[in-house]
Amino acid sequence: MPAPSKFEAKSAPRPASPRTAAAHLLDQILGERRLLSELLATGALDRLEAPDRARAQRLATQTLRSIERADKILAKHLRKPPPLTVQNILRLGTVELCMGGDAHGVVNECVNMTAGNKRFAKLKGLVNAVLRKVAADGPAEWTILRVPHLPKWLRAPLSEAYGAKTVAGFEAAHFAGAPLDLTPRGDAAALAEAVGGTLLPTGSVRIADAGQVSALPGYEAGEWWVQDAAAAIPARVLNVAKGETVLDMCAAPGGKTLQLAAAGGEVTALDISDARMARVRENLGRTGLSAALVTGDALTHEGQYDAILLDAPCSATGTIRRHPDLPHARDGSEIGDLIALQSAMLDHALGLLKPGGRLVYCTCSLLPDEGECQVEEALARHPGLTVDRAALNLPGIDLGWITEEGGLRLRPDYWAELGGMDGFYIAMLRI
Ligand SMILES: C[S@@+](CC[C@H](N)C(=O)[O-])C[C@H]1O[C@@H](n2cnc3c(N)ncnc32)[C@H](O)[C@@H]1O
Repeated sequence: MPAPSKFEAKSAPRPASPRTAAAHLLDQILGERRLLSELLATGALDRLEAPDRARAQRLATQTLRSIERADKILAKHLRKPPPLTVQNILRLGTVELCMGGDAHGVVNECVNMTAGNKRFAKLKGLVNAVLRKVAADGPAEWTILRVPHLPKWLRAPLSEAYGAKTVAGFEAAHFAGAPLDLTPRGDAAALAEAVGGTLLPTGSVRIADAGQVSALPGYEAGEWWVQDAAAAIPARVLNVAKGETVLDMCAAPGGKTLQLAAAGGEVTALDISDARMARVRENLGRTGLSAALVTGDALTHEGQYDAILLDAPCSATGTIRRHPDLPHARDGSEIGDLIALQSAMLDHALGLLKPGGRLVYCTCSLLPDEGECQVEEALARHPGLTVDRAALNLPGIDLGWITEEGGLRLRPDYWAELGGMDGFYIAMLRI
């Protein structure tokens, strides 16, 4: 047998089941503050078959959305919190039991998972006793518990910006999770019919219960790509004409690059991450669209463009419906640096526009510091810079969503009856 490469990851024990894998994900997210997307990108579930991978991910995300409820129910049956690994097995079991899981199967496997862990095997009796009690009275209690709150680091600034009632609406949207949205390459109504989805007012197609994405019609042919309806709006606002030179300044994984290329732009897609740029390449390959790919730093990139899309790195607090790990894996300490990076990128990007050029600045953040305030401050720093409100006058855009300085504030509680949307901030700037 060849010697293992020194670059291979330390061999992780093969997860025996989706539940074991889900519990392991929870340990890393809650114990090591890792993001689920990072764990998946580094192969955390690669040892499972596709349906088991999907199940493990679903179990972990549903537990993350409901930790507050699970802990409340568990607290009644525990004198003190057990070690994190055992606590996560209990949380996973509690959420499954309270959401209609088969009591016998769930309790048995959680007990076996504990027994199989050398350090904590002695706690298998506790897990058995606690989960049996949860199976008996948890489901009734579950339904009367409040919608889980965001952690303080995020709840406090959001409440200050939007008020407590609106933040409760965000939390309800986060708890409900997100459907799958597709951006069509061609005719949106035809795509909605082909995939059995709903055509949204802004032109995206929504599927309530999608199953395996790559099995949907038109995937192989690249007739659509997965992109939240809110995330599809910035490129529509930029409204690129055929042949215009466009810089997609923070491009990976490339949803907006595909839109700009599909509109006929001469697109340069720039991103600092080689690994993430590989995703842009894959997406272009599947859809047969083209863009020049540049791996590099937006702050030192040179060139002159008719139009720029700056989808700046941010707290991603608008995407919690789809990434319920984020509030648990982050604590807000990185936001100051992100704000400084966003304004430096915006200043540099404005210098790359041809005279009369236009730039869309956007972030998938709910924090005004990463949206409205960035534009207000850019206007103060750059005499002659203007905000183009008329660019926001697009199908499906409610004019009530336009902010004082002329940007568009999208929120997870909007379109509640349709299944919500990601939080985003979008503004079109002209020099
Ligand atoms: C919000 S994501 C972009 C999402 C992308 N526009 C899309 O629609 O798929 C931000 C991206 O900025 C990239 N990034 C971070 N710092 C950068 C820098 N200094 N220069 C260029 N890209 C950077 C990250 O690698 C990340 O891919």
